[in-house]
Amino acid sequence: MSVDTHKETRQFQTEVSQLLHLMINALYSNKEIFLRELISNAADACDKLRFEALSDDALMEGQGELQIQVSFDKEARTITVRDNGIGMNREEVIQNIGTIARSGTREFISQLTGDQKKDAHLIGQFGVGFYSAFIVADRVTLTTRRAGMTPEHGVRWVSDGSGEFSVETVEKAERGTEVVLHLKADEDEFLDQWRLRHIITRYSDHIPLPIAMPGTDDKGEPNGEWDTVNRANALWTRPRSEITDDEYKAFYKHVGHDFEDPLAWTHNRVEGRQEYTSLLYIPTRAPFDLWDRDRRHGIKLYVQRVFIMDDAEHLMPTYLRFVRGVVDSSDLPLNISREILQSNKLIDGMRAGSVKKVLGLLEDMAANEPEKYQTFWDAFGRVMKEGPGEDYANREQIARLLRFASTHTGESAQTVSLADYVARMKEGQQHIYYITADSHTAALHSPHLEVFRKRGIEVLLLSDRVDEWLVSHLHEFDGKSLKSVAKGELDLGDTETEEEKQAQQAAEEKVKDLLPRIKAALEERVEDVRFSHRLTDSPACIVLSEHDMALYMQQLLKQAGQNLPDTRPVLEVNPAHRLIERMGEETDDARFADWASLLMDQAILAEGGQLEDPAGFVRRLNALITSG
Ligand SMILES: Nc1ncnc2c1ncn2[C@@H]1O[C@H](COP(=O)(O)OP(=O)(O)OP(=O)(O)O)[C@@H](O)[C@H]1O
Repeated sequence: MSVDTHKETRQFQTEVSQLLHLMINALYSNKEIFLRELISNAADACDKLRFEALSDDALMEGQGELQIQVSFDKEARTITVRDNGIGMNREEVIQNIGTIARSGTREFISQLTGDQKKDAHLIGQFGVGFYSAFIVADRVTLTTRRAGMTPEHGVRWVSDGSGEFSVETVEKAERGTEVVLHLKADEDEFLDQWRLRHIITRYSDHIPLPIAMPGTDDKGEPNGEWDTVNRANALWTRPRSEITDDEYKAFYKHVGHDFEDPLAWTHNRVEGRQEYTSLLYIPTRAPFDLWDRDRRHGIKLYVQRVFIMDDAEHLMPTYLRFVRGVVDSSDLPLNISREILQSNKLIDGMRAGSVKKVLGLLEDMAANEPEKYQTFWDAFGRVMKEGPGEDYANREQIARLLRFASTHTGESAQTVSLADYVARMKEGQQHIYYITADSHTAALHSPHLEVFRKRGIEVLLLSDRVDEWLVSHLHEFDGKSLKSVAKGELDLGDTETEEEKQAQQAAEEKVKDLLPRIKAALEERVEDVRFSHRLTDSPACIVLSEHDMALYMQQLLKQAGQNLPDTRPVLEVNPAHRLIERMGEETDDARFADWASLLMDQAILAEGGQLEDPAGFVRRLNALITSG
């Protein structure tokens, strides 16, 4: 078979060029991480080979010992990282190195500012990977051959990182990948045995494969052998007591493709009916693509220390998709496929166990390190809110972990737990009250809260998109039902005093003829018009029935093209309000109809809804203002 050896020069995808430029700038003060990133890729490549070789032994090409080698050449001013892992063919090189396929990349780049500090954080979230080589190198040569292909199918990729790369087909005797960094003029510090060793032990000690450097004799001369520099055993197989925090953190950066330290971790060996080890991490920050449904999940599955797959989504439910780490099973067969994973009792058991561990870790953090928990909640709270809907079995435990904004603080920060709320409930109060709105301000200023303010009853302010979904699945906590203040009849339990009841009755008596008139004027726009017990300052508000979706959500779904049945709300009016009293005095039917329309429209606006006839609203408003 003839081999296409031609050399071609290609442009980097625009995003790669931009990212490279900004990354080199942002990470300059932390440049030694390039080695960690290249070793991390080499280790992944070896893992993949070991897995593929399970079903095709020939891929090992008779050379089974997987190893990563790091060497340098003072004269040529190069550093070389070599692995005998899976390697890449020509197409894969072009696909993987030179393009960034992850969706959301463009948006991500637009957030980068050019400010070193800020960008370093952001780029950390993105995962710097192979391109970090260009922090210290002005030319990178990658030569690779995919396991199982013949030597003439090697590929060489060369780039100076400025916008172009070349690819050609070359001869490569050994399978795997060799990356040669031609160092920039002022990076000679890395051409040093001890410096490189130090970086490897600092960042890559936990890599479960040997990372070797050329050995030296007593005089420091090369002795032709390779010395293993790292511990080279899988971190998660070691007893907890023997692992330092720094080791845990370093390992996280490898499995989590993250740049920052994790927030917390839990490491467990499970024995008994099922045997497995899990090491699970909570990141400190949300990755840039947390909301991308197709994004990679973070759990790597191993079977008896052999890597089986990345992105084992069956091991973690979607609402915990931010968790990173490894699960290593002793019971699963090595030849497990994705299909088997989908309906496997062992997998289900490991998943249930891992979820418990993560929830337990979060519960401990919430109890003992509330500030840290707040950091977690601010990053991942909105994802956790998917929990009660997705994970019925654990919904009570998840409910304890939820945090909300509330009228107790009035702030938008979500700091109030349901337990805090229950502890502050008024005497006679039977429900946990909440309001949903499309922004915190809209929730905080909703007319529905007026009576609650007056009575000093706390209301949870829910303004995340996911909140409507959350409350449709979470109906109670600690024996108290959750109740929207904007839906259904108002039930304030026994918190209304006799005096208040009498005052309300008196006000209603004064304008009692008004209800049928307003209802007639609004015709089919309303289900009913009734007097309100909720309002003190506003003249009217919209009340939906228990099962209706909030107006702003209805709007959102309609905009997204969904066909929703028209719901007719109830209009509640405040009998004690001056505007209502004035309406009672209005004798002109046309003007009364305008008043009624205005009342309805402003109630819809206050609810975050949109008017069907905004111009009509403005016209009527102006007419009434100018009529004195
Ligand atoms: N030594 C290697 N052997 C085989 N394939 C490699 C090697 N290095 C990189 N690759 C391929 O190139 C891809 C891109 O690598 P890169 O380091 O940029 O990103 P990544 O490892 O996928 O993720 P991250 O950016 O989070 O590190 C890898 O996913 C892998 O497919």
